[in-house]
Amino acid sequence: MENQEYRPGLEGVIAAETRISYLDVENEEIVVRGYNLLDLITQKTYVDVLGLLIHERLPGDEERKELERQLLAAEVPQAVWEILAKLPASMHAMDRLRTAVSALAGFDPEADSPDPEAERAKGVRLVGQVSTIVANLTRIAQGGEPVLPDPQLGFAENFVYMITGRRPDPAGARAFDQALIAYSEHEMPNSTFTARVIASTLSDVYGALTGAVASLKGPLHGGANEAVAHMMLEAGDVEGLDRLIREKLARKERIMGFGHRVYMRKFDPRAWILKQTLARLVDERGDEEGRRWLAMCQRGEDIMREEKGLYPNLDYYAAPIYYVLGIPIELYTPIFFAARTAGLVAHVVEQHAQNRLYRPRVRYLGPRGLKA
Ligand SMILES: CC(=O)SCCNC(=O)CCNC(=O)[C@H](O)C(C)(C)COP(=O)(O)OP(=O)(O)OC[C@H]1O[C@@H](n2cnc3c(N)ncnc32)[C@H](O)[C@@H]1OP(=O)(O)O
Ligand SMILES: O=C([O-])CC(=O)C(=O)O
Repeated sequence: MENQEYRPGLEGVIAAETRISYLDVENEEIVVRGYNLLDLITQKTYVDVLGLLIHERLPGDEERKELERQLLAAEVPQAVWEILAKLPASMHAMDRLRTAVSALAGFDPEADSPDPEAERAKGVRLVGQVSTIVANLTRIAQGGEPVLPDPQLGFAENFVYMITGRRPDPAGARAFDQALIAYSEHEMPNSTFTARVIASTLSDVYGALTGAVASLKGPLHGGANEAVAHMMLEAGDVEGLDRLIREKLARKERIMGFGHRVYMRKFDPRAWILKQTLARLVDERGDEEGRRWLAMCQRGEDIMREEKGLYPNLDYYAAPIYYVLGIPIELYTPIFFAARTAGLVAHVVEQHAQNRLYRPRVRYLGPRGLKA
């Protein structure tokens, strides 16, 4: 054991064999079940990608309609709304979401079924339920009644409708859909690793996902998208952001939305594509506030490249899209989780199908031989 190499943060360590996704950094490709994620973002819908992740192939037209029907029909039990309504409004939105995901298990008679088909069905249902819960988190905390999906609308359109109470324009719905796809799956981030570690004890999908919510809340992971929005609001304009970032760097603080364990000194391809989505959205809408945010993002990007050699990650360009769509900032990270639910379920199913318990070892640095 003593001679084995220890890699802090398990950097570069291969922790699983998978057929779900792979970051091919050299060729700037995010492979998802054989497809390039960027092609899926530009050419497919989130519902297609959900089918690809959970059922392992892109759905045909009828299959896509059926999947969308299942998503919109996935009801959130009344008791879960009541639990959410009783939680303190001061509780972080991701903590409220974590409680709701955990509670959902109690209303699923098949929660513990290890059958892969039952797990896939649970997965689709969970994406529908989690989206409806996420969209209503702020409303419920403010004492309101949930807005439920409208069967006349598509999945992404519905998600924005449930959040804002208004049907989005086609450009807004498409931008939101693209961000959902961008967030849907990303190989072995901390949250996916967490879910697989939990699943490897043959624990259930709800438990694995509850752990993943907790992981994703952290500002070094999913929590960065809301931190980006707060930084932009604090800065106010391009000059303000310039000052703020330079001050933060002088204090050796991290700038949220930059850097990545795997891409580190390269542009996250998803950020690059969402930057274009944002620019198109702002142009199509003639949105002046959006244009100001885009200009701030560009200045931040330039400073970070010049001063630190660091590039934006997905969270940096998802945040301004959500802001332009009028989404409350506390929902940015929960939306990340809703989108990632599809990828997480795929990983839990795969882990259960080829399971070996995760149980690594340590390099012990403490004392020995003390007398009790
Ligand atoms: C969708 C996602 O979840 S993507 C990740 C979202 N998270 C963020 O945006 C948070 C900000 N980014 C970070 O904190 C980091 O880049 C992480 C956590 C994502 C990756 O970190 P690690 O792989 O552990 O890299 P590590 O923390 O060792 O950083 C390497 C160097 O880059 C610097 N660095 C990395 N990211 C940043 C940043 N955002 N701002 C300033 N400096 C940074 C570190 O200070 C360190 O510098 P040093 O070598 O001079 O000490
Ligand atoms: O891959 C990571 O470490 C984090 C990330 O970008 C994601 O989960 O989308």
